Amino acid sequence: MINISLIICSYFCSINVKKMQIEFYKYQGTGNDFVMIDNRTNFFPKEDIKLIERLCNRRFGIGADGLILLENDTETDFRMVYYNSDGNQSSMCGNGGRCLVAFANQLGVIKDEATFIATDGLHHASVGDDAIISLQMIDVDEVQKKDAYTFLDTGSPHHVQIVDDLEHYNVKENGAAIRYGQLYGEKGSNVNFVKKVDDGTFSLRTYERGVEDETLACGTGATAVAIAMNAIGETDKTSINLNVEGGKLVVSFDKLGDHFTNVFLTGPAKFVFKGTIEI
Ligand SMILES: N[C@@H](CCC[C@H](N)C(=O)O)C(=O)O
Repeated sequence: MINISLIICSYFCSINVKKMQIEFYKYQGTGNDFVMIDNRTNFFPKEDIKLIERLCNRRFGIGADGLILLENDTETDFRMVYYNSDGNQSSMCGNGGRCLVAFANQLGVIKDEATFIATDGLHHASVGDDAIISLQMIDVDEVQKKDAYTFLDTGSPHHVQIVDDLEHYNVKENGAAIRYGQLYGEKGSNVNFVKKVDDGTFSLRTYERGVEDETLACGTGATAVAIAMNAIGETDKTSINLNVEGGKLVVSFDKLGDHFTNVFLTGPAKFVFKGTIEI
């Protein structure tokens, strides 16, 4: 009898031990939304893809396009570790980077200026008035110009294509066809559909790899569109306004031939709410 109660007790105790409270912060940058977790103590189970997917799930979890860990780094203010909402770690996220800078500012890790390391290298950023964050993106040294589209890597891979009737365009269906098509193989690409508004302004809608749907904004996508439009001669401006579904972004750069340096992505990054979730 004693043995049986011991077994039952240890069974339930072990279930209780597995439960864990995670404090999270929710941020959004032009509607591209992220779960932020302060992982400076390294407590987060990073290998648990299913957990990350569940935290990002809009019905069973907190809901977000991605999850970002803020971690310690020995040479910069912090390290950015980015996961898409499918739970997989991925390449650079521009809006996520801007939101992470706002999060670091809220935590007191930085004060209005930041240097941090991400998967694509070193980034500098500054916090302005009204939650506007300006983030330096990687230099772009190669722009593949094809008849129907442009491809470039702005920290993440981006297909950029001008389309008619962007407002009614089926981004999910056409984006998925390109993302999973022969062009980009298993790795895939994010896909941006673009409309020129005027010489200094473009509208875009993005299908995001790893979210596998249209998102309200994509920072590396907006950066790719601005550079691509300049590279193919749609504009000669080097500071370009981008209308995305969730708001407005500005991308500026210096240009030498097809080399783009001092690339900055600027726009709002806002705290939405914080909470605790039991996993
Ligand atoms: N939303 C991001 C892009 C995130 C990465 C992308 N989904 C990928 O896996 O390539 C952004 O703001 O740049």
